[in-house]
Amino acid sequence: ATSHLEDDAVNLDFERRAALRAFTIQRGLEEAVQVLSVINHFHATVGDPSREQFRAFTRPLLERYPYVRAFGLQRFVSDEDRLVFEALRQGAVPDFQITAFVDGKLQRAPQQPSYLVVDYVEPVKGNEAALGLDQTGNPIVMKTLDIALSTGRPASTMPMRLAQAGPDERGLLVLQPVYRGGEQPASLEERRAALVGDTSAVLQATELVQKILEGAGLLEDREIGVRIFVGPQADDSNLVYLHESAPNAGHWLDQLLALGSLFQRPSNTMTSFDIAGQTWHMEISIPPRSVFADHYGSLLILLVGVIASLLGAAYMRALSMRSHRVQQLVEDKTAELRHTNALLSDDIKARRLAESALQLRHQAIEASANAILILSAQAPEYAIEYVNPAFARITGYSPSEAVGKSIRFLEGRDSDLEGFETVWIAMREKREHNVILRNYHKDGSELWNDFYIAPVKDDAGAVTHYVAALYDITSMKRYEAELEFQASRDTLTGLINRHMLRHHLEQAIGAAERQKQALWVVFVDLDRFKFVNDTLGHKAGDTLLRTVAGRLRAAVREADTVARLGGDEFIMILPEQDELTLDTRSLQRIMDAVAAPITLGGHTLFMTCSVGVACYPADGTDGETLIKHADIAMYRGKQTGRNNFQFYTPAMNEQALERLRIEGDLRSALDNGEFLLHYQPKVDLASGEVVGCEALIRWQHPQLGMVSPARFIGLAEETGLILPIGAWVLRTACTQCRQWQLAGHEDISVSVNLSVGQFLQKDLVSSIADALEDTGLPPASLELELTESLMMTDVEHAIGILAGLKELGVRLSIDDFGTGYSSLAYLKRFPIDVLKIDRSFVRDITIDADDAAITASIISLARHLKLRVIAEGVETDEQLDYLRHYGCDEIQGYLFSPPVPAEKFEQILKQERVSI
Ligand SMILES: Nc1nc2c(ncn2[C@@H]2O[C@@H]3COP(=O)(O)O[C@H]4[C@@H](O)[C@H](n5cnc6c(=O)[nH]c(N)nc65)O[C@@H]4COP(=O)(O)O[C@H]3[C@H]2O)c(=O)[nH]1
Repeated sequence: ATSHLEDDAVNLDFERRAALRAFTIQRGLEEAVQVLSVINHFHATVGDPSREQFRAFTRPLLERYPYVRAFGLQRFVSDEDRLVFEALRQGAVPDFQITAFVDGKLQRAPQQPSYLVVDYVEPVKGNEAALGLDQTGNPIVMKTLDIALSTGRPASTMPMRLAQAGPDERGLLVLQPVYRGGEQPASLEERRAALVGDTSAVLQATELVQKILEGAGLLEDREIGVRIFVGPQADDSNLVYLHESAPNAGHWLDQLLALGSLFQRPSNTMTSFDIAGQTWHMEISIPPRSVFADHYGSLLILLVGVIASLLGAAYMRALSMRSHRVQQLVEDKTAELRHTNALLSDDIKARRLAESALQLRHQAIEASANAILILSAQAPEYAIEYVNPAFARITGYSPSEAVGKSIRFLEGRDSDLEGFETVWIAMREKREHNVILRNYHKDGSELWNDFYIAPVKDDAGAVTHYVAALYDITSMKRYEAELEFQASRDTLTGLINRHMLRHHLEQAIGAAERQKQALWVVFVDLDRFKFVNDTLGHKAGDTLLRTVAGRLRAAVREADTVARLGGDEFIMILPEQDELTLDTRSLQRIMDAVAAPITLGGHTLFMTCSVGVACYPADGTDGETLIKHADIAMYRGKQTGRNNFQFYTPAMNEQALERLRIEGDLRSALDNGEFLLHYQPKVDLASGEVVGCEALIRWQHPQLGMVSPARFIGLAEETGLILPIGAWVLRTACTQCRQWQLAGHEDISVSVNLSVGQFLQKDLVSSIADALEDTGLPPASLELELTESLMMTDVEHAIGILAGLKELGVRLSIDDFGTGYSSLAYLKRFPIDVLKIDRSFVRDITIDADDAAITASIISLARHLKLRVIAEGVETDEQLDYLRHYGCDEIQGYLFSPPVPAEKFEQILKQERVSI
């Protein structure tokens, strides 16, 4: 603001000085023009004054206005008047002639219609050259005159070279027309008509301005420069005045800083004005001034301001730096605090996590289903410090009862002390350990547990505690024991099984060996058990086995072992005891126990058993051998009529071996064609004729000779070989019988035994049908003998099969009738044709009233059921008589003929009648 004020003041000063000069010059020029007007007016008033008058009038004016070089009077002179005119004027001016200024030289004006001639000029001195000068050749003058004529006012020429001046001088001519009669006409035409000449003022422009300024005392101010141009433009060709300003020295500071130029202010001004129709341009200038010259105040303020600002800035900076430092400090502290806070919060979090983890672990321990104990490593006897709730639940002891005590308080009378000792050793050696212990519940019951113990160390690695986990495995142990029991027991009878028998036997043999005592292995096999099983069903069979098992167990001493091998086979181990030597009475006791009547499903059974005995060490020193030999002895017993006991002898072994060999040979006997059939005749008692025969198999063994079916049929059934053998028998018998029929014995029939295996085979009916068809034997000529027990196994099934066979047209008979448990109700339902009284009844009919009664009953029953009845095994005439007496239809037996080869039988057939 100060600078602006200063600028304004400087500008104002400059403008004032410029305006003063412009005004002064303008006024001076106007005065000059006015003077011309005065002269022009004088001319009009006087009416063409004389040269003297003109001189007298202009002299004081020239003195007063020294910048006017000359006043003149120019008049038009026609060419006609030229000479007169020149002559007249030569009166006053001897050499006067009308001249022209051409190329800077005066010369006599060439002839032309009229001339504008400078008639008077004052002062003459110095302007002589102008006298007589014709201006019509000067277009500037003529043009200016025309302007003056047009405007009716004085008009100025542009600066031009004057005839009376040097070549470098330039002057202005101000013209004012002079009219005839003196008065200025109103219109231009009138003015042109009345124009006779003009008055003029010759102005030396440079001088004029110089003098005007000098007069006003304005040239003393050398600082101001003035340039004046006359003409339409302010260019150098029109320059009429030049006043240079004195150059400024420049402030030292400007020079130093070279800043002055930057602070230059406006230094010139151009003013234009009209003087006598000519434009004057006046340029007032002032040289560039130091900014410092005019701006001390503002510079001072600036300086002070800058210093103050710098100081202020420095202060602010100091403040700001301080505040920045403080802020930095605060930020550092805050960050530090934050970090500390974060650490703290991490710490707190970690602590909380640790606490909650600890809490969780504590809760987990508390909630654990297994007992967990913490024992002190320092306290005597490793006293308990903590037990979880599961401990109380599992052991029955509350925490208060347990804490402070040694874990030994869980031990009982027969705890596994060795196991406990291992725990103690592990704790002494500061290591973990796992053992299964048998402890005791508070209520005295067994507490089996899987016990884990591990040392707990402090930060320094020293063992301070032990943590123990006690898993209750009592129920598992019980289950194991049960499983063990079950695994070792026969599920049906509860006796130990075959697997455990071996174990017991090994132990018994070991004990016997140690004590040098004897040992019996007794093999018990029930007689006809299969029959009971087949006829009364498996349930009844099971009950029978359980009953027998209980009786066997009861029949021997506590120390003896009774095991079931499977089926109806039992093994008993009877070790010799100090006070009691082994004797056969114990065997009899066993047999008697089995023989006691058994009531089963309404039936009273009289079971017997076959017993075989092998002695340790005589018959074997290992369990397997002893059992095998006892089995052989038992088998021998069975062969010798059942219901007896047999001690093993090496000879039995031979027989058993033979049996094994038979079994091997049996497999190839059929292929080798070693079988053959014998036929035993059946005689009709009424007619005394042979009506048929029973086909009985024989085995012609290459080494053993003729082997009885009693020795291999059972074996064939066991091995399944009975099926191909049976099929062979059937076909051979049918073929043979058909041959006899074709040979003339049309009525002869043949009966064939059917084994259980054959009876149960699915295609039995079709295979028999095929055999009949293939051999051509009429079905009615074939009789199938089935055992009673075979049919009673599954009655409904049997009835179905029998019906199928019956449809073929074959005859059916029940063999061995009376030995089993046939129910009369079933008998009625069976589609049978013949009952065959078993040999055992026939044998004793003459000596055993019971057998005789049974036989008589069977005959009566058959009659009642409209069945034929045949008695087998008839050996004596008494037997024959008895049978005949009671009405038996047919007989078969040695009395008439044993089974004989086919050829022999054919011979018998040829006999007309039999002698019975
Ligand atoms: N003591 C005595 N015995 C007499 C008398 N008359 C006949 N025998 C014998 O009594 C048995 C009658 O046959 P079984 O009771 O069906 O008993 C037969 C039968 O069950 C079976 N058997 C024989 N051949 C076959 C067969 O081809 N198939 C089947 N499945 N079993 C057969 O073998 C058993 C024994 O047959 P074998 O040794 O031939 O014995 C025959 C026969 O030789 C006599 O007056 N007194």
